[in-house]
Amino acid sequence: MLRYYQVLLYTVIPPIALLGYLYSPLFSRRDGLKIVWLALMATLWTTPWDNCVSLPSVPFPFLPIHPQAWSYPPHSVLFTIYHVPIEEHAFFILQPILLVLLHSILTLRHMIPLRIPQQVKAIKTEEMKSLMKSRGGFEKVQTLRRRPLMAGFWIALTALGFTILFGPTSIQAAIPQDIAGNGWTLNDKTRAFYLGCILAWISPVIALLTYLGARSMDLKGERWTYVVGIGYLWFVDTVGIRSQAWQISEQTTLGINLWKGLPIEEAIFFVLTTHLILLSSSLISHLHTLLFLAPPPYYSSRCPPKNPVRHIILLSRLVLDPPDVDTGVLHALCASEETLRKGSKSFTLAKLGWEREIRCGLVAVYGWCRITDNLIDESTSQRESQHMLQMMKGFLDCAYADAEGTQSVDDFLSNNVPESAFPAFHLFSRLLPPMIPRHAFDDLVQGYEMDLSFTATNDGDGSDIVQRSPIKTQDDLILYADRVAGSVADMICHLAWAVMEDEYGSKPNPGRKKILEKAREMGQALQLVNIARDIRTDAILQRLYIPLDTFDDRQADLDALLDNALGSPDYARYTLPLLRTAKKLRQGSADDIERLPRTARAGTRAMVASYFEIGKEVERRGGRLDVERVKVSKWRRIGAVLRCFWGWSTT
Ligand SMILES: CC(C)=CCC/C(C)=C/C=C/C(C)=C/C=C/C(C)=C/C=C/C=C(C)/C=C/C=C(C)/C=C/C=C(\C)CCC=C(C)C
Repeated sequence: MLRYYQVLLYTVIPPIALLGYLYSPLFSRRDGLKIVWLALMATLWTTPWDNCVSLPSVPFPFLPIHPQAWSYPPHSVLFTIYHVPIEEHAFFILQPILLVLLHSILTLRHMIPLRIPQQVKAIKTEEMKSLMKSRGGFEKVQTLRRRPLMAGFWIALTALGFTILFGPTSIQAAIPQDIAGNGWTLNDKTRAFYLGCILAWISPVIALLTYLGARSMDLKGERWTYVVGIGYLWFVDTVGIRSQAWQISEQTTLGINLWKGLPIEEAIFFVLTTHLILLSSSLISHLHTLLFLAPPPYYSSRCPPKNPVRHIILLSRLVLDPPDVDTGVLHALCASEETLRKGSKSFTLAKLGWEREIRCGLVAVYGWCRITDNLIDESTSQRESQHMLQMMKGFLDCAYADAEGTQSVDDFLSNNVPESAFPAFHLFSRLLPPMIPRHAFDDLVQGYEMDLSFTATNDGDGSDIVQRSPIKTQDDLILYADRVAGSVADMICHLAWAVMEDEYGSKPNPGRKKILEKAREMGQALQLVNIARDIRTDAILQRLYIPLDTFDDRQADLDALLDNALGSPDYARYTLPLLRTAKKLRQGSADDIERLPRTARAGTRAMVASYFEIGKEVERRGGRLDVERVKVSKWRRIGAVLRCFWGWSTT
């Protein structure tokens, strides 16, 4: 025999603690609100009902019958509030916590927590630009469509519940008799009492949520949440009943058991409560995504209010009048995520460590950085590269222009941006300017400019690389690394603040200045690792990022590196000092990751760790570089990410 609190202590608290720990790096204000709201709703909605169904032999209000659906042996409970044990009140709250955590973890990999509408899927990425030109923009789509038919189904179940409770005996007589072969007849009105109570109690709330457009089975992870969540709650209930922590009345149940200790009503009860909680959880996630993708005119920030009451009011307004989403933005977001999945292993792995809304912004940032880098790399002449640089600057002018800007960003996109780069530029223009200040992107473009100096008059003999190279000193190297990678770290910080902290827009903040400095140093460190790994391949392209003034015998070093196809220079002389500097920069800034908003820390730590594995691998090989570019296995990256995810290790 177990007492009620022991059942909770042994079966419900441990999985909550485990899931809570696993999800802790990503647990944000948005999740907190979900739990508070659901715990409140569960208590308000369930307490009166629970008191009624467990009333001991007091006439059931308004009912000709006074059955008791379940009861508690006197030894089992600590104390009751009216008729409901305190442990049961705790259970109302623990069940939503358990399910919300499970839902959050199992749907973590879905960056957009909603079903992508057909109109968005129908767009072809390579035709986005012509589509926008021909239609003068992308159509808007409502992702939170009302579902009156499905709501009607739940209203019908509500009606069935009330009919079972209050209806004429003839309706009950229509149900086949002796279903379970155990001798009861449904003419005995009380046998369906518990089932009727469940349907009448929970179906109206499900009807409301369904009408509002909530859906909770569209994502693969959601379907798993049902299987695992319901299965586990059935197990808890079986433990409770078999150990006599609570008892189900035989007079008020149909007598059908799924297995010993799990009456069919109990099974249905946990299926329906799970469904209700998952509908609410996915609806609230959907609303947060809408706030990020299409903030309504009355609330321009992407960051929900810190005050929970204002947060709830905002979500209520959103659910009553959900904003339409630009189909182009949604499509470009999906396309960018897919491109990055194929192109960047570190990012793909690490992005799971950022809260969902930060992740959407990061996909937009990374997508733009990658595509602009490709535009420069794939240019066939110096002129074309310069043209691309001017195009990027022009784009930034338009995207960040105030109301009096000379050219609209849409005109610019239609007339100047190449077809292949259009989705990333379009996404940028719609999402990033209000969140990330322009200077970080300007820095990146200046980094590209530095890169272009290498190819200014590239005749391949190395003779003029000394004049062309923008990296003559260690300071030049750090400046370059800062522009191409420190700038990205800067963007990530601003994004995290915009999504998590800047409810009223960002204001000058001296504390942030220090964090930005350190973040940029971390970006520089990552770039140095990159440079060390790619010395060989870059030299083939006549690019040399090692400061010229660090060479002992400059001509001999240049010959050795640039002519690497002929021999195998001693790369360790160049890679190891770079990696040492990278490590020093990392050590100096790793602690400052902990000063970012909480839900941006794990992803940042994970990305750094995954990237630094490359540096460790070069070190492990004694600094040597082979013809094959140094690669790190997926499992090794995963190991590094896992060590950093919960902050067990920062290096
Ligand atoms: C098992 C049985 C039955 C018997 C034996 C004894 C026992 C163990 C008992 C137990 C019990 C329990 C656990 C219970 C539970 C319950 C629950 C969980 C309930 C729940 C409920 C919930 C609800 C009502 C919810 C609702 C929700 C809503 C309404 C939502 C909405 C939303 C929206 C509108 C959106 C927006 C947002 C905001 C505003 C925030």
